[in-house]
Amino acid sequence: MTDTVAPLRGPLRLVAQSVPLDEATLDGVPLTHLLPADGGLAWVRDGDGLVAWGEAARLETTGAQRFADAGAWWREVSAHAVVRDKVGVAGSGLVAFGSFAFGDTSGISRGRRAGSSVLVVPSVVVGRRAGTTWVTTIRESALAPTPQISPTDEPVSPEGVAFADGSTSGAQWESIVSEAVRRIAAGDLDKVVLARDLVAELAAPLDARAPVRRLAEAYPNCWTFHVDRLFGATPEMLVRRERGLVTSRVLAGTIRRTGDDTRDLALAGSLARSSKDLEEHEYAVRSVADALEPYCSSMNVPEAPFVLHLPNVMHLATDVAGVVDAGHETASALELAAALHPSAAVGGTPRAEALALIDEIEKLDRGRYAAPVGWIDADGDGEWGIALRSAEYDGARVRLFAGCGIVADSDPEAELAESQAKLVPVRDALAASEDDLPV
Ligand SMILES: C=C(O[C@H]1C=CC=C(C(=O)O)[C@@H]1O)C(=O)O
Repeated sequence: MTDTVAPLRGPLRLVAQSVPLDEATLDGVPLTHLLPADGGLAWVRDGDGLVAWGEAARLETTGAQRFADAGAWWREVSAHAVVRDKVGVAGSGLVAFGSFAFGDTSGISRGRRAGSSVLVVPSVVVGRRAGTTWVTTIRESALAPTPQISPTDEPVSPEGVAFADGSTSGAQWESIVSEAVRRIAAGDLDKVVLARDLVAELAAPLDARAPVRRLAEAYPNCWTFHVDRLFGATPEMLVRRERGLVTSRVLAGTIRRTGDDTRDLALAGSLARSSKDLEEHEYAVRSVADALEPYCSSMNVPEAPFVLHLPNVMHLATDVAGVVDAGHETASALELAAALHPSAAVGGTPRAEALALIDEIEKLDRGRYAAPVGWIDADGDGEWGIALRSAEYDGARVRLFAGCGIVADSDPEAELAESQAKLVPVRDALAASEDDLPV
C-alpha cells in the first residue's frame, strides 16, 4: 500500500543558503542547546552534526514504496532547488532529515501519523564539523535572511515517570525467544532479531530536548537523533555516503558492562571469542556486504570484528567500506539505506524467513524503531543510522524499544537481560531521578 502526502501544486522551488558562523558567537555551546521547544530536528555525534528547526517542506509516506517515494520526492526537490553553499562540507547546503517505518505495515494500525515515514526539509539548520560551524536557511521561492543563532531556554525535565510493560511482559518475551530458538533448531532459519517495548507515562508532555541533551552527553560515540517524535542514541550506522565513498558500521553480538574496568576488559575478550556472538555478528556483516556489493567497485570487509565499548554494553563491530562504482554514481545514501534495510542486525537470516517469523511471533508494532533515521543532502550524500536505543513519543506517552539477535545457542533469560541493558540509555535519559527507574 502506498499513501503519500506531498504538495500537489507545481514544482517546489526551495532556495537554500549556507554561510559560515563565527564559532565565537556560540562559544562552544553544544548543538543540542540550540534546539527549540518543539524539539526540532537533531543528528549529532561527539559535538559535531546538524540541528534544525522550522519546516520548508515535508513528505509523509507509508507502505512498501516508502523509500522509493521518498527518493523520488527528494530528487525532484533537489533538482528544482537553488543552493548557495559557501561552506562546502558534508551537511552544508540543502538537507532533509528523515525517519522510516521498519516494515511495510509498521505503525499503520496505530493511525496514519504513527506509521508514516517522513522527510522534513527544515527552514534553519546549524551544522558543526571538524571546527567549521555554519548556518543554512531554506525557504520556498526566496532567499531567507540568516537568523541570529543563540542557545534556547533550559528544557523541562520529565517528571513523575512511570514505566510499564509494553506489548509483552518480560516473561512472555522470554517464551517468544524460546519459540524462535526452537524454529532455528528445526532448521527454519539461522538468525532472527526479536524486539520488545517498554511504555513510560510522564506527568506532562515530553520536552524531547531533555532526553536528547542527556543522550548526546552520555553517549558521545553514538549518533543522537530526534526526528518527528522519534529520538534515541544509536551506535549503528547503516550507511554513510560521502563523495563516492560508502561506509557502514555493523553491530551484532553484545555483552553487558559491569562498570568495573578490569572486569569489562575481560568481558570484552570473552565477547570477541564467543562463538554464539561471532555467528550472530557474521550474519549481520554478510547481509550488509552482500547488499552493498552491487553498488561498489571495491570493498573492504575486515575479517574479524573489534569490540565497541559503550557506557552500558559492548558490541562486536565491523566497519565496512566501499567505493561506489561508475554505474551507480547516482545511487543516493537513501537508495543505499533502502537496499540495506533491514540488515541482519535488526531482521535476520535468511531475511524473508526472519521477517515472517517476526511478524508471526514478536507481537510488537515496531513503528520506526530499527529502521533508517538520518539526513540526506542535495547531492545524495548523507548518513542513515539504524534507529536503535530509541523511543517514539506522543505527548506524555513514550514507547522505548530494544531488540536482540537470536541464534541457535541463545538463552532466553540472557536475551531478556541484554534487552534491559539496551533500554538503559533512553530509560535513564527519561528518568528525573533514580527513584523513577523501573526495577
Ligand atoms: C536490535 C538491537 O541491537 C542490534 C544491534 C547491535 C547488537 C545486537 C545484538 O547483539 O543483538 C542487535 O543486533 C537493539 O539495540 O534494539
